[in-house]
Amino acid sequence: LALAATACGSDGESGGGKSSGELSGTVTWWDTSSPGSEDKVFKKLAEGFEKKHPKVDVKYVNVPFGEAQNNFKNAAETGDAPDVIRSEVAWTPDFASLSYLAPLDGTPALKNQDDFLDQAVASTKYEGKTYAVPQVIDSMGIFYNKKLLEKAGVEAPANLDELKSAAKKIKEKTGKTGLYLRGDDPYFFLSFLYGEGGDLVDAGSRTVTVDKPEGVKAFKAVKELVDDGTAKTDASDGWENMMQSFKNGDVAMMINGPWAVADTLTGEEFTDKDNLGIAPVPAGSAAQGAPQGGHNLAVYAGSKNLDASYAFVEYMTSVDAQATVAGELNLLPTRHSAYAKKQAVNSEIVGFFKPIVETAVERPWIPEGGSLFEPLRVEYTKVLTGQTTPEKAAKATGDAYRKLLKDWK
Ligand SMILES: C[C@H]1O[C@H](O[C@H]2[C@H](O)[C@@H](O)[C@@H](O[C@H]3[C@H](O)[C@@H](O)[C@@H](O[C@H]4[C@H](O)[C@@H](O)[C@@H](O)O[C@@H]4CO)O[C@@H]3CO)O[C@@H]2CO)[C@H](O)[C@H](O)[C@@H]1N[C@H]1C[C@@H](CO)[C@H](O)[C@@H](O)[C@@H]1O
Repeated sequence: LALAATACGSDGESGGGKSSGELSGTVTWWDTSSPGSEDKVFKKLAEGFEKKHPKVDVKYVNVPFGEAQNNFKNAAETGDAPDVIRSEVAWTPDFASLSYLAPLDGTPALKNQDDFLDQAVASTKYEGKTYAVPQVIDSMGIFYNKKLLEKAGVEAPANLDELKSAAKKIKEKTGKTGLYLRGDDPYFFLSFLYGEGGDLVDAGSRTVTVDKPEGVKAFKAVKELVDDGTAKTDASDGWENMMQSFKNGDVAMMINGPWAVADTLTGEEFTDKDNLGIAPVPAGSAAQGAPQGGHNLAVYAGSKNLDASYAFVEYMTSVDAQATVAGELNLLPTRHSAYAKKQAVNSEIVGFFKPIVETAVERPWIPEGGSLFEPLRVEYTKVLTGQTTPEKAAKATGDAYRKLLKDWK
């Protein structure tokens, strides 16, 4: 151990050193998990890493999801980005294309690569190299308040017609609104777009597809849900309003993902957690499908403590870490082996979302992938608040995409 200690180099800052000696120094980690519900579990996991490597100090920083992408880019520009970042699936190709991430192939960060789900690995690859390690994968389902649906004598809706008729009965029998449809985040529009047989783009043929007839039909479908009273929505503060309305029983259903479960179960309607039901998102007129989301852990290319950062990423994405996160937060593992662990097996939510994730609609993991959401958000919100027509919204979004994606059709 003495030998290892000297081999670590004098300044603790640089940490690890090149030898196989004990890891040391600081690893700064920007975590974007939800404060007050998810962050506690991830922070505790990071403390477990410090116990295993007493000479490493993990500086845990919780960064709001909406700010982390730009904050990381700005910090990487000035050379003081965190050693490790929780990189959302669409941010990863973006950061990699800017050379902000350390390639991980052949490093200790990547253990048993073939244990990861193919869909989860897809967003970590860029130009043939691996730039992150999958931490959680997710998709969306329809959350429902069993008591309210029972009172109205309806089942979870399998398609938009059933959604509308269920909402009508719920309104008649309970006075509550059927669905909360988040209007300030277009990710919550995607399952309706897929339901009409549409998509934002087709990366294979480098074609913008959001302004094809299927896209117009999808904008019409969501507009109708709001206009006929099936759904309520807001142009801003959508997350808070959706979660509050569902947690206190003002709405009977919401479309959401596993990351919302921990917070949902703190709601007065779900003190008995069996009152929460989850079903596949309703089908549209042509298809049924939900988007793939999730988060990876990536190492900053300019990190001064690569060895400890690699080891930290490996630890935080290990089968045991993923089993803990599945058990405590009902989040979906990205390792096949984690689904066999008892914490995952005992999570009803994980069991429910697993087939949904396996059939989730793949997204294009291109650097511009994340940038498709801002122009879509502007038009989607305007459709839901009656400020534009479905036809105009589809066209405006398509035009914005063709400016963003040079020489795409
Ligand atoms: C607009 C944004 O569009 C896209 O984001 C998509 C995203 O790609 C989709 O996958 C989807 O993400 C799922 C997610 O997969 C799902 O897991 C969950 O995440 C949970 C966590 O689970 C939970 O732990 C906690 O963290 O909380 C998370 C959030 O709840 O839910 C997410 C959906 O919310 O939807 C995102 C869109 O929301 C871009 O990527 C940018 O983010 C962009 N924002 C930038 C825009 C810049 C200016 O243009 C501005 O200057 C910049 O500062 C802004 O950053």
